[in-house]
Amino acid sequence: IILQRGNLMKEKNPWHKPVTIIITVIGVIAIVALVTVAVLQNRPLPQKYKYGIVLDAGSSHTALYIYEWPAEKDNNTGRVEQTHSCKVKGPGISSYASAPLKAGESLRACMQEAEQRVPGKRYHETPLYLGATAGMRLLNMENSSASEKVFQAVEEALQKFPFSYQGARILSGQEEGAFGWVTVNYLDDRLEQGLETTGALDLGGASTQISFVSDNYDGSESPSNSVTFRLYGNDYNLYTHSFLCYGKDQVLRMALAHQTQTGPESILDPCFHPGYNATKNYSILYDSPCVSDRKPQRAPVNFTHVGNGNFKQCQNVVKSVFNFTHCNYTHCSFNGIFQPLLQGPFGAFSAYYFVMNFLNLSDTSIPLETVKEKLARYCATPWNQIIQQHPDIKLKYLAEYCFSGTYILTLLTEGYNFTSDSYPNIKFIKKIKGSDAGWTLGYMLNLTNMIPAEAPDSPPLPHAGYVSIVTIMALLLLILFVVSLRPLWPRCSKQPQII
Ligand SMILES: Nc1ccn([C@@H]2O[C@H](COP(=O)(O)OP(=O)(O)O)[C@@H](O)[C@H]2O)c(=O)n1
Ligand SMILES: [Ca+2]
Repeated sequence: IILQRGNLMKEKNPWHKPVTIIITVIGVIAIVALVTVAVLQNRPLPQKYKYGIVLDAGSSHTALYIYEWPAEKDNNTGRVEQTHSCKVKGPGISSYASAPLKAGESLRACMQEAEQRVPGKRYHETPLYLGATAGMRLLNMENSSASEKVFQAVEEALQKFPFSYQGARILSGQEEGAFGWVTVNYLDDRLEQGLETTGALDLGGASTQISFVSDNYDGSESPSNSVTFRLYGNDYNLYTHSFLCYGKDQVLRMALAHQTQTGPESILDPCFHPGYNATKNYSILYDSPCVSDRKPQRAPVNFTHVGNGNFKQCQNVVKSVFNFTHCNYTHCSFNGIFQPLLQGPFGAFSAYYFVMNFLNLSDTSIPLETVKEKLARYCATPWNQIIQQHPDIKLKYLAEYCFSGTYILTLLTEGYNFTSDSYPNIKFIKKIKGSDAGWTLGYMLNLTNMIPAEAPDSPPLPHAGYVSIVTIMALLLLILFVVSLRPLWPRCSKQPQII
């Protein structure tokens, strides 16, 4: 017998009922609309940027940095990034003491570059700062009216540009050290996340800075070395010290002065390569407050500077510029300056990086003893061979790397007390995530109040999380909706059954 269920097959399909169709269409539209709104509403708007400009007037040269950050986040955690840098041609502004107007003129080319890099409609709200460091500190000590004239000339030149000029001033050594530390830790995202911080080692031409947080330093011992910050809801008690005259160019003068103290017309210098031979002027050598008191009584006009390339002897010469005889604190670095026990990782930038990178010694996983051996071999290399190997480097700079490398290792180990064990904690760095390590970014962040003292309130979910959850919920609703219409589903039509 063949039974047919033709009557059922002929029943009208409930999905074709107008009400069901309308409900389904509305449901689908509602869900699509929900997801679209969630995605669009929370999508970051097309970025508008704000800008800030900082001029770093160092002892050896001036550099201009342009920073950029999303406009709607300037008092928040939005990343501030360096978008451009420009190296001013010529020496540092302190070298223009006898022709101050030229100090202003020298900045023009980089300022014109800045005009091209910053969109015109942002000019008037773009702060422009100039900070001078140890070169101007020394000039100010030596001849304060000359330093004022240099600042006047620089101000006049900068005010001619359409930016929002915020002033030119000399940073204190403490500020220079502390802002370098802020820069390094800001760029590493350590402040916002409250992570262990990185110490900062900055080596300039005329001063050097060391800044770090140490558990056994609360600022009570030697309060002048203490800087406290409250950043993103965390308190930091920073140890910082700036050694004026201990930048590599001034130490070279001090080392030469030490060797020429008895006034010989020729000195044999272990920090210069064998075969190096140059005639230098005594008065230029002593033309700095770092060495002026050491000038020999009856110095000849010139002296002959001859190299013999001996690392061990060079270390002894360099050590002679440090004073280790007195310490009125629990621990000292040198010259009777307090320093708590070293702690944590360190980033070493500016001349630390330039010198160690040139010498191929910036990898601190190489044991300290090996680094010293390599440097000793480099120092002992004859001068003419060095020149041949580096035909494109100015001789003045090329001649000084043996000295500078020796100074860096001596400063780190004898001066700051890094050991073979703690040496690998140092990283020689130039940039972090595209921004130069140095005091300028920290200085601008501070002056524009861009690092909040308290952690900002943030939505409980990040954007991606929010969109995902809304999408998943919408899909679940869709499934629920379809399942809820189950009674209306067409029943499966079956093949005729044979009984
Ligand atoms: N490419 C470069 C740039 C700078 N430097 C050195 O880095 C140091 C920068 O010092 P600076 O001009 O910032 O001086 P300070 O005012 O910080 O003491 C100078 O000794 C320069 O000669 C270098 O060795 N290689
Ligand atoms: Ca510097």
